[in-house]
Formats: sequence, C-alpha cells, structure tokens
Amino acid sequence: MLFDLSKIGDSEILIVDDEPANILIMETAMKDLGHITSTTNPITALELSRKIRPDLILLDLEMPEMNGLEVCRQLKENPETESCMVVFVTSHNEKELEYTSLSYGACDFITKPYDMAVCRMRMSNLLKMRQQEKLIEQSRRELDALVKQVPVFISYWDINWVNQYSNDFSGSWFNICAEDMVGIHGEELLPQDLWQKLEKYSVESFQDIAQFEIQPWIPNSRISHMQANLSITEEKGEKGYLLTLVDISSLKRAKKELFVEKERLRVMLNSIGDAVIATDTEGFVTFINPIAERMTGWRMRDAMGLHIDEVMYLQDSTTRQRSRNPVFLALEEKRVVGMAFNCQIVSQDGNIFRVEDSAAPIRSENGYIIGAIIVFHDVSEAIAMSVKMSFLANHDQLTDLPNRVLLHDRLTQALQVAELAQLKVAVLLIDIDHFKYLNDSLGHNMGDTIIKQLAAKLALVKDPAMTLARVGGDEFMLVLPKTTAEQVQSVTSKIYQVMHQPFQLADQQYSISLSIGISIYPDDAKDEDTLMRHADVAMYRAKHEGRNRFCFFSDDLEKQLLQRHKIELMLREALSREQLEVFYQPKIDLNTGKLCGAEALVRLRNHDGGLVSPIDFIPLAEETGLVVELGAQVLRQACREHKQWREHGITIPISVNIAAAQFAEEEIVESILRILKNMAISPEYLELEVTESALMQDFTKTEQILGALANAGVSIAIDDFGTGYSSLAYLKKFNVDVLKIDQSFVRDMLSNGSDLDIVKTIISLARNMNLKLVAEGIETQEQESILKQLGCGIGQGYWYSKPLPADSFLKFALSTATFA
Ligand SMILES: Nc1nc2c(ncn2[C@@H]2O[C@@H]3COP(=O)(O)O[C@H]4[C@@H](O)[C@H](n5cnc6c(=O)[nH]c(N)nc65)O[C@@H]4COP(=O)(O)O[C@H]3[C@H]2O)c(=O)[nH]1
Repeated sequence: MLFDLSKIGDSEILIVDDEPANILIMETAMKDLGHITSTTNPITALELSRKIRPDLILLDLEMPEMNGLEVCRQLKENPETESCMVVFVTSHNEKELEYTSLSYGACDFITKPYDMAVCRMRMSNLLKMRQQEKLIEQSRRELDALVKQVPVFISYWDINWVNQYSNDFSGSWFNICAEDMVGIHGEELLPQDLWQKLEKYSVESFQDIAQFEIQPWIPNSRISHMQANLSITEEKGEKGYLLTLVDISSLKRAKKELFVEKERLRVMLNSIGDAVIATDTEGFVTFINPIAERMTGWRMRDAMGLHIDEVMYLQDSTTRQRSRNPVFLALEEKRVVGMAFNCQIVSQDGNIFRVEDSAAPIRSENGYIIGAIIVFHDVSEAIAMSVKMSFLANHDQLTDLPNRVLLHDRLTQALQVAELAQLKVAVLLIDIDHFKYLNDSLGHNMGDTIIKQLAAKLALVKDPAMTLARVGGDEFMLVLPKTTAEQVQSVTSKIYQVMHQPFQLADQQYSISLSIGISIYPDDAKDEDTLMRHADVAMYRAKHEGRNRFCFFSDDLEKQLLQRHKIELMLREALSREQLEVFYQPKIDLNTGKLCGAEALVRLRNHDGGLVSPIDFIPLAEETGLVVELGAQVLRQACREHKQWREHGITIPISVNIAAAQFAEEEIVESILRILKNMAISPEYLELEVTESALMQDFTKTEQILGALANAGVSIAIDDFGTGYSSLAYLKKFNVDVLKIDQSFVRDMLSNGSDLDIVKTIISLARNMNLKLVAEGIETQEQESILKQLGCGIGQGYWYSKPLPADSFLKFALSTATFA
C-alpha cells in the first residue's frame, strides 16, 4: 500500500564496545527502543552494519583493534552504510574530541558514566527522526513511481511558462521526453489550441483551479480530446503553474458511441410495432415506448417511476381475473418468459387489447440482473380474424348456418352420445320443391332471398340442442339429438306450420313447399354416412310422392333409389350412344276406322334386352335435365321414321311428347323447326303433346313458344287432359289444337258415372272450342262405341295396337292400308 508506515519496520540498533560490561549496560538502557545487535569487535561491527543496516550505532571511541573514529569514517564512506546514525560513547569529556567525532559524521556524543534515562531519551529521539526520514524517503520514491505511472500529463512551469518538470518520460504526449522538455517554453512545446487557452490565464487572474476541455491537434498522436487542469504553485516564494492534462479521447469516443447507440435504440424502440416497457429490479417503470403508451394509456413522463402493475393492467380475457405481470417471473427466474395465454391489457382509458409476447431480464456486464423488459403486441385483430376464419370455415356464408363441416362435427358428437346413452338421433333433410325453377325464373338474388328466409323460418322451429345446417343449394339438414318419435313428429309439423306463412319476395308473396326426408339412428342406420344417405333417399321418396310432404326412410326406399340410380346410368349411356328406341302407337279415326296418326313413345332397353317403362325413367330424366336431350333425340328419330313411311306412301301426322323442361330451353322453337327442315317434313305433320302441368310452369314463355310453333304450322295437343287444371283460360290463351282425354277416364267411364260425365264434358268443351279430340287407352269395343257415340273423333289404345317398334308400325300401317 502506498505510504504504508508498517513497511518501515522496527529500528535496528548496533552496540559496539570492547568492554562486554558496557555493552550490557547499553543494552539495558536501549531495551525496547528497537532490535539490538552488539559486538566487541569493530571489524565485525563494519560487517554487521553492511548486513543489517542499523538505524543507530552506539560506537565506543577507544577500542584496541580499531578506534571508533576509524569505524565511523569507513561507515560514512560506504554508500550502503552512510545513512546509519553514529553516536560515539567515551569516558573522555573533552570538547576537542567531541568536535572531532561530530566532524566524522556522528550525530551525537555520550560520555561515561551514563545517565541512563537521558541516554535512552536521546537515543529514542534519534531513532524517531530516523524513522521519519526513512518514511519520507519511501514516500518520495513511491510518489515518484506513481507520477511516472499515472496516465495524466503532470507538469510544472515557472511564472514565464518555462517548463520545470513533467512526468512524460517516454515522450508519449508531445513527442518529447520529460528530460528534454525542461527549459522549453510552453508556447513552443504545447499544442497551439491548448496554448492559446493557457496564455489567457495569469498568476493574478485566478486563484483556484482552471479546468477546460480541448480537442488538440498533435502530430502522430491518437489523442483527440484532453481535459486540462491548471493551478498556481508557490515554492520558496516563487510562483509557477501546475498543469495536468488527462487524455479523455476514449471517454469521448465511448460517450459518442453510447449516445449513438442510445439514439439508435430510442429510434428503434419508438418505431417498432411492438410495445416495450422496461423496469428496474423492483418492477418500477424506467422506459415505455409510444406503442406501449397507446396500449396502456400512460404517457412516458407520467409512467416513469410508477410500478408496472399500475401502468400495465393485465387480465385473463375469459375470467377477467387480474394476471400476474410476466416481468416478475422473468426477474425471479432470471429467464425469458412468455405472457400467459388468453391475456388482455386494459388501458387507463378502458380500452382492451388482446396481447401476446414475452418478458426478459436485463443483465449488467457482470451478469447481474438490473431490470426487466416486457415486449408485447396487440393481437386483437389477429384473434378476431381467426375467430372469423373459423366461423367462415364452419358456416354457410349466405345464411350463417353451420355448413357441412360443422354439421359433421355435431352429428358425430350426437351419435357418440346416443350410442353411449342408447338414445335416438333424427336427421331431417329438407329440400325446397321446384327450387331450380324458382331460381331460374325469379333470378338468383331472389333464390338467395328464399334460402335466407327459409333459414330464418327453420331457425324458429329448432331448439338450442338441435343443429340446423345448410348442406346444399336448397337443402337444409336438421339434426335432433337425444330425440323421440314424438319430437320428430312435432318438429316436422312445426316446419310445415311455419311454411304456411308465404315468402315475401320484392313486392310479391310466394308460397313455397318443402320435401323432407327423415332418417333415424339407430333404427335406419348405425353410422353418419348411411344416416345422411337414408335421409336423402327418404327425401326423394317425398318428392316422388308429389312433394310438399315428409317421408321416413325404409329399406324398400333404398332399393328404389338404387334402381333409380341404375336406370339413370342406363339412360345416360343410351343418350350418349343415341341408342334410345322409339315405339309408335297408332291413332284411329273413330268414324272411318282408318289410321290417322301415330304417337312416338320412347323406350329404354336394359342390359338383359328387356324394356324399361317411360314411367320409370321419364320423371328421372326430368329431374336430371336429361329430358331435353331425350326429347331432341326422340323428335329426330320420329322424323327419320316418318320420312321412311312417307316413302312407303304413309303420310300421317306424328305426335311427339314434349316435357316442361324443354320449354325452358333457349331456342326450342328454332331447334324443332331445324329438325323438321333437315328431315324435309312439313310442320303440319308434327303434333307436340304437352301435359297441362308443363304448360303452367312459365305462362308467358310457354305462350310465346306455342304461338311461334303454331305460326309455323305445328299442332299442339294437351296430353292427359282432365287430370290437371283443365282451365278454359289456358286453352284459349295457348294455340291448342287437340285435347287428349286421359286414359283413366276412358278406362273407368263404363263403371264410373262421374268419369263418364268428365268424358262428356271434355268432348263438348272440345266441340265448342273447335278442338280435335283424342281418347287415350281404348281397350275394348264398348269403350270405342261410347266414345264414338259421344262424338270423340280419334281413338288410341291397345284395342287397336300397343305401341310398336318402327318396322312393326310400318307393317301395321301397310296392312291396314287405309288412312284417314
Ligand atoms: N294401359 C294402357 N295403356 C295404354 C293404352 N294405350 C296406350 N297406352 C299407354 O299410355 C301412354 C300414353 O302416353 P302418354 O300419356 O303421353 O304418357 C307417356 C308420356 O307422358 C311419357 N313419354 C313417353 N315417351 C316420351 C317421350 O318421348 N318424351 C316425353 N317427354 N315423354 C314421353 O311416358 C308416358 C308413358 O308412356 P308409355 O309407357 O309408352 O305409355 C303410353 C302408352 O303405351 C291402353 O289401351 N291401355
């Protein structure tokens, strides 16, 4: 340690006397003043002095081998021992001898006999002085070393600024070493800008210390910044200057770098999209960036020093319970921690933000925790978006009802519960009757409105435990978990009740009907797929049975459906290969008995060579839209056959059935007339048979089509007349030429009076309106006679012939040989 007195140690005392008794007396007198060594031999005394370097030597003047003066001389001559204090001891008391002794460099003189107390005190004082001297010497050496070591330029200058001393022994400050600096003027030695500042100070101008910073230019030096300290010194009445210079270049550089770093950090923290709050180790806020200001509602100036719990109110978004700030966990566990899931922050002004992110401890360069930082960001929008996405993924956009995905989930769950608890689950597949027609005729916007209104109506029927989903364009599915037959019945009837209320579309009201297929777990199916498929089967049954009704599933139903499917495949195949067959049934003039026409009736041949009845595939062709292509193929084939018959001289009109869907076709008129033209058949030879219900579907369009066909010369017959609307209005409106009395009336007119009445009415109606009449299904002569009597012009039925293949029909026609 610097200036440490303990290093000086105990005083060393050497007693030299040829008389051992004197040595003993001296030792007693010097006791405790230091460490005592003694000898009777002066030569040994010199050796001991070199070795132990005594602080004090009590030296006898008269000794036989070498007198004390000589010993003293040799001690003083030797640099190793010259600093030892010598005190002569003698029995002589002459002044002359005392002078001589002192002139040899001794510092005191003791005469015998000794006054022990005085002697001890004098030696004690001498030893104290010696200790002080040694201390000063040591301090001087240490100070010197210190001055040489400090990285500060220390210099003394006289009143005229001439250098007296500096500690720059290596010349690292001004490229000149301390020794060479002495005597040089400050102006010459020091950098110009430093000197310009220094010369303003004079000894009189300031009392204290002057301090200033400069940026000197020193050739070949890395020193860019200095701090100068100037004070006045005074030694022996002469004033001068003490100038110290501290190299603060690296400090300045570090400060600048720190500033740049801080600024970069500040800009970064202020411009990032995340909120950042820093705290000390106790959780008191030390920094808060603008995003955090916005989310907490606290301004930086107000938040500084406040506890983070006051500034940042965190809570669980579900329970609204206050959440612990992760800053504390980060501080306690000294690690990065994530924010609790489901966390939200409530700002000072009551705004709520869903947040996520993490907190981390801040460490000093030694690794000690000095605070924590929490970084978080607003995920409210992301969460809202994901909720929306999940809603969109599970719901139908038009109605907001669950879609197939969610339905599957709910139904699976319902079936699992039902299996465990041995309960029933009902699935109702609800389909709008004639929706395709409504959608096409009213427009898709209206179609959407119908769907939405129906969704709203059905929602009224369901209870919260049920799931109502939209599973297709006009199809809804209602799942009744934990249900009973009674509940199914009641829900179904409620559905039909709400359907009594008409739908409001624009300014008009429409009545819409539904067909519902019902399948029940576990009675009808044990798994979800089959359950849904069976509801579908039941729904088709409801459609088939006339729509606007519900049907429960049965095995029989499924078989029918499979058969339907098989027929559909056959029909598609036959259409694609143009393999449909057309049979012809003769029409007979009842007055003359002559052949007067033929009805073309389509036939589908199955893979076994048998024929499939049109009753089984025409409705299916209508539902699937295949009837359009079917109609075209039948017409083309009938025209081809008609052409052949003509070549054999048979020129009778031919009737072809036309389905409702064909009226919806673009350019139906053009396409019919094109076929006639291509086959070179005059339109008068074509009669189109249309059912009453087909005419009713789009009044205006049908009127236009039939008008155009009539203008071209094509006749129109109303098929199955009497079974439908049988309205005079449409008979007038449309250009109808022929009425065909439905075969059910013909069959029963002999046994059923009312059927006979209907036949009579139709006949008189036709007569009044000047329409031709054809009676269908004549199987007996009686039927023929009655119809003839009543005035029906034309007959058709097995009585004359069943429908025949083209070549058979030709033979039939040729064999009868007479035509009307
Ligand atoms: N019991 C009985 N039946 C008789 C008698 N005379 C005729 N029939 C049957 O009555 C149906 C008359 O045809 P439709 O009323 O137009 O009824 C047709 C018609 O609506 C439809 N159809 C047939 N061919 C076509 C076609 O090419 N296009 C369209 N759209 N429908 C067709 O299929 C229906 C059924 O046709 P088919 O099975 O050929 O049945 C024919 C015919 O075979 C009889 O004396 N007794």
